[in-house]
Amino acid sequence: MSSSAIELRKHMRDARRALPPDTRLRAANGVAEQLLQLPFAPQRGYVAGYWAVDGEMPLHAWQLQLPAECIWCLPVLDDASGTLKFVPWRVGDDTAPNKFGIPEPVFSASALLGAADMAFVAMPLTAFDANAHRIGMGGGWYDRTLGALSAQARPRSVGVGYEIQRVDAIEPQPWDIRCDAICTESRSYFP
Ligand SMILES: Nc1nc2c(c(=O)[nH]1)N(C=O)[C@@H](CNc1ccc(C(=O)N[C@@H](CCC(=O)O)C(=O)O)cc1)CN2
Ligand SMILES: Nc1ncnc2c1ncn2[C@@H]1O[C@H](COP(=O)(O)OP(=O)(O)OP(=O)(O)O)[C@@H](O)[C@H]1O
Repeated sequence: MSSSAIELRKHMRDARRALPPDTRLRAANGVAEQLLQLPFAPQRGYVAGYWAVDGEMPLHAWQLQLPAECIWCLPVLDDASGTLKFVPWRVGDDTAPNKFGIPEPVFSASALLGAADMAFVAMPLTAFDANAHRIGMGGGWYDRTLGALSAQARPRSVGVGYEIQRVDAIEPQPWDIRCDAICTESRSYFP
């Protein structure tokens, strides 16, 4: 990854962390509306969110407004494969921090789901562009996870962030999986 991408990540992480709480809460409501209005908004099945940390866009407003037939899941790191697995999680269920300090559901092996089981995956981002290119934290977790599936087996994947995280252009990398959309507090972007 080029030094400019590293700088961009750092800059955007600082910027989103600096947002005041009221802005963050209003944005969470706005992004929920955008996600619910997507032409391919999930109606049923497993929906993968994330536990917002480090100033990431919170998903609680969306989670609460999803159709009752949707089952909320959170990502868990599978170090053996270098990919994400997913586990259903309800408010009040136990969590434990992963190696990055991000809360994950406490699960038994039988609860583990793969990306192909998901109907929809919401991915945090550090920066994006209007053509729906996204960069994340730099671990490549979402790219490896979705890249392991054929295009037909892949769930809908949507990047989620704040308008302030938009840049003019992101140079797509060969391994990048194009998002089906990027949603912010005020609009949605499509490839
Ligand atoms: N909320 C959330 N959950 C997520 C992700 C994410 O970006 N956000 N991920 C998206 O891929 C996966 C975890 N991937 C990650 C990749 C890199 C870093 C990272 O560089 N963190 C540090 C270093 C922390 C440490 O090593 O102790 C950092 O903040 O600089 C964190 C998570 C799965 N779950
Ligand atoms: N499909 C893949 N196969 C093998 N390696 C991959 C794949 N996707 C990503 N990687 C590796 O992961 C590294 C990080 O990728 P990248 O910088 O695109 O991450 P990111 O999109 O910012 O992070 P994330 O997906 O975790 O949010 C790359 O340098 C690459 O080596």
